[in-house]
Amino acid sequence: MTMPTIKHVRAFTVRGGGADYHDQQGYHWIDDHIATPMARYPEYRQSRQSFGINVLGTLVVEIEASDGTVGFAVTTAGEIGAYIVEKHLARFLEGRPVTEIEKIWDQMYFSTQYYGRKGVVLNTISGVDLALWDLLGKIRDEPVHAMIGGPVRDELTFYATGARPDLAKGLGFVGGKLPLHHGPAEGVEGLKKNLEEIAEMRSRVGDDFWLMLDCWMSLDLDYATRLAKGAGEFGLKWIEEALSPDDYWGYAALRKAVPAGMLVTTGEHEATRWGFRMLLEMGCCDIIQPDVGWCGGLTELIKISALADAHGALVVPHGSSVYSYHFVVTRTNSPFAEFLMMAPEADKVVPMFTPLLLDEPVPVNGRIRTSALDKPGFGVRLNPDCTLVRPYAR
Ligand SMILES: C[C@H](O)[C@H](O)CC(=O)C(=O)O
Ligand SMILES: [Mg+2]
Repeated sequence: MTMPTIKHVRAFTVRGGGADYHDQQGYHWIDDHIATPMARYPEYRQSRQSFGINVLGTLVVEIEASDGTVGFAVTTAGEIGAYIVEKHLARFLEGRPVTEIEKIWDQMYFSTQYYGRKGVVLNTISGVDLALWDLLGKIRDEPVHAMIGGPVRDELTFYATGARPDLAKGLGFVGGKLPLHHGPAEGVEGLKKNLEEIAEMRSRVGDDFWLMLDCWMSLDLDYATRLAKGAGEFGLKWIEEALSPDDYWGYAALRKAVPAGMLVTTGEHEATRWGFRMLLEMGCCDIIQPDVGWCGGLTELIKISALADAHGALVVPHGSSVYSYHFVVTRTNSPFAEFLMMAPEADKVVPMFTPLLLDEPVPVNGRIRTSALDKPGFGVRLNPDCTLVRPYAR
């Protein structure tokens, strides 16, 4: 079979949910007084949108092959990402065989290294990489999971992230991850309120349901240690992203300080094999949580995951919807997956990247059958009702 070449790369932006799931309007639990590093400033404490958590918006990368097939992917990178794709990265794709995924990744990473390495540039590279995998899957008429080794299980099992683990239990999830609401600047009062919320949730969900806490980079080592020790009696399964992603030393110390049986997790704001090598070699955490749309894409996640496996660490990707599902189903060291509750009250299951994707599978009774992923590429379509803008059309 002669493989088509890449004819054209296009980058679009779109507002309102999608891959930038913090870009919500109206009341939403995800923007209701959640502890953040900016919560030290009272004026930015109540809403994350107030300090700009949703400024980027969603980037859609579309890649068209010479046979007319179109692959696409979405990530959080908005207009900056669109600029990088059209003005910089497209040159490494157009005219190349659609199979050159590894070489294209290498060229995207090293050509942007002087201004990239992490953050929005890696989100953007991830988006291009995922769009390439989607394109190749469509050309080969295979799901992405089949191209990276094939499934190791018949179904995916999910925990839910949201304000209502008690409702998530009723919906069939294996666990619930609460956002932390009060940061160190809210003092002992805030710490008490945090512990009361965990205690209350534990009493609602019973002893056996997994309960986790997401701290979204908001704490210092002292506060995180006191919180973890206080939460020990409520059987917290893990404490997530307690510290700044740059504080590898703090994470290593926290891991030694938490009560026996409590896991330390982090990595959703980390990128590339080199970033995760720091986390793994410094003994920062028990579970790494790369976001497939931010860590460098699927091509990089495969390397990160192999490294984690050799260190005896689990890989439970952050969010990332179908991009995570196609990966998790192929790896024994990714035994379960995250589902972010995007309903404003966290009371029902809606697709994670709603409203942008069509055919996005959702957990039913906390599970997705592997057979639901058996469609070419990542198996999703763009919703034509969402308005795409192409700011840097060539
Ligand atoms: C709930 C968290 O603050 C954040 O919005 C999502 C996240 O970190 C996670 O799903 O993990
Ligand atoms: Mg998190």
